[in-house]
Parts: sequence; structure tokens; C-alpha cells
Amino acid sequence: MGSRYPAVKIGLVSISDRASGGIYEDKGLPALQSWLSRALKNPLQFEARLIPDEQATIEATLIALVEAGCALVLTTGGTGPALRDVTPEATLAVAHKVMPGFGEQMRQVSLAFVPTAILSRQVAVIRDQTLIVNLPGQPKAIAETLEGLKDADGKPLVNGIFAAVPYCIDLIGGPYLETDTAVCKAFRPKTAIQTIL
Ligand SMILES: Nc1ncnc2c1ncn2[C@@H]1O[C@H](COP(=O)(O)OP(=O)(O)OP(=O)(O)O)[C@@H](O)[C@H]1O
Ligand SMILES: Nc1nc2c(c(=O)[nH]1)N[C@H]1C(S)=C(S)[C@@H](COP(=O)(O)O)O[C@H]1N2
Repeated sequence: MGSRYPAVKIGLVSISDRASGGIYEDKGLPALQSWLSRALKNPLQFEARLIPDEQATIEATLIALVEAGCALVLTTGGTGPALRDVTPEATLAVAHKVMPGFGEQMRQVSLAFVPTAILSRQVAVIRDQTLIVNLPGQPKAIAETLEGLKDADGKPLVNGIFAAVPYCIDLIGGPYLETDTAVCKAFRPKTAIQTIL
């Protein structure tokens, strides 16, 4: 039997000189894939790419994933201040609209985990009907920023950024994303909530 929820294509981009050069194993793509598979009830199709910190390559990869029909593209890595960190510049270069709230919330939630979050420059943008969001490169930062910080009973102390993703995708005409509320409760105004039986 098919799923009740619409299928969603999601682009995953791990941006790391060393992981793409085989110096260490890439842990970014598996971390993105495993968190999204836990958080979303929709059938997911992933388009995964592992690339170096080269601005032209990052821009071309993002554009290709938008053109391939991804509703959402998540990147990991290359958002710090180091000379080779150019993910935010590449993301802004392909933007049709900038969504500053995602970066602001990401730094807020990350400060609850590490003081070095102040060094992170993540941005989120919309290109055509795709939301593109940068996440930090530390593999553990992926779940931290997407899910946020919870107390021992699972109650959110600081919201992660993923809670805002489904309604943003609704507003740009993408598929209706249904989350598992135990992992992440999406924010939607009451009028935007669909009950899919
Ligand atoms: N794709 C990845 N897989 C595994 N670990 C990673 C990955 N990307 C980053 N890390 C870890 O997180 C740290 C900080 O990530 P950052 O994106 O700043 O990497 P970096 O120091 O610029 O190097 P590189 O681009 O070669 O990964 C790295 O030093 C590494 O320990
Ligand atoms: N949640 C979270 N955010 C984080 C981190 C982390 O470990 N957890 N690492 C920080 C560090 S050390 C840096 S330099 C910046 C940028 O990381 P990047 O260059 O790997 O993208 O993200 C920061 N944000």
C-alpha cells in the first residue's frame, strides 16, 4: 500500500575538502539522511552529493538540485570563517529570496550546545520552489540545529530550525511535509494544517 503522504525529493550536500578527498569518511550525508528519515513521515527520495569547498561547484550543485525538483536542499559544512569556507557565499549567489530567520535561529540553538556557534554564518534561501538551508559541518551539529535542545522529558527548551521548514515549503508551493511530533513538531497556523487520513 502507498503512503498517505506525498513523496518528497530532498537534496543533501556535504561540503568538505577532506571528506570529498577521501582523507576522512563523510559523516555528513548519513547524519542528514538518518535525521530526516526519523523526522518525516513522507516517503523520501534523497539526492546526495559530496563535494569540496569550491564556490563554483557548490553553486552548480545547488542549482542542479533545484532543477531536479528538490523541495528542500540541506547543506552541511563550510560555514565558518576559514578561508576555504564559502558555503554561505555560494548559497546567497543562487538565492531568489533570503530567509534570515533560519540562520538567526540556528545560531541561537547552537549557542545552547557550543560557544563557537558565534562563528557560524549559515544562511537559508529560496530559489524557485526550493528551500535551501545551510547547516554546520560538525556531524553532531546536524541533529542539534534541526531538532533543537530538549529537556529530559522531551519538551523543547530551544527550538531547532526544522520546525519552520514544513510551513515554509507550503508557502512556496511544495509538498505537504508531515513530521513525527516526537522528533520535531512543525509550526503551522491552524488554517494551514491538513489532516491526511
Ligand atoms: N563531512 C564530514 N564528515 C565527517 N566529519 C566532518 C565532516 N565535515 C566536517 N567534519 C568535522 O567537523 C569539523 C569542522 O567542520 P568544517 O566544515 O569546519 O571542516 P573543515 O575544518 O573546514 O575541513 P573540511 O572541509 O576538510 O571538512 C572538521 O574538522 C571535522 O572534524
Ligand atoms: N549545533 C552546533 N553548531 C555549531 C557547532 C557544533 O558543534 N554544534 N560547531 C561550530 C563551529 S566550531 C563552527 S567553526 C561553525 C561553522 O562550522 P562549519 O565551518 O563546519 O560549517 O559552526 C558552529 N556551529
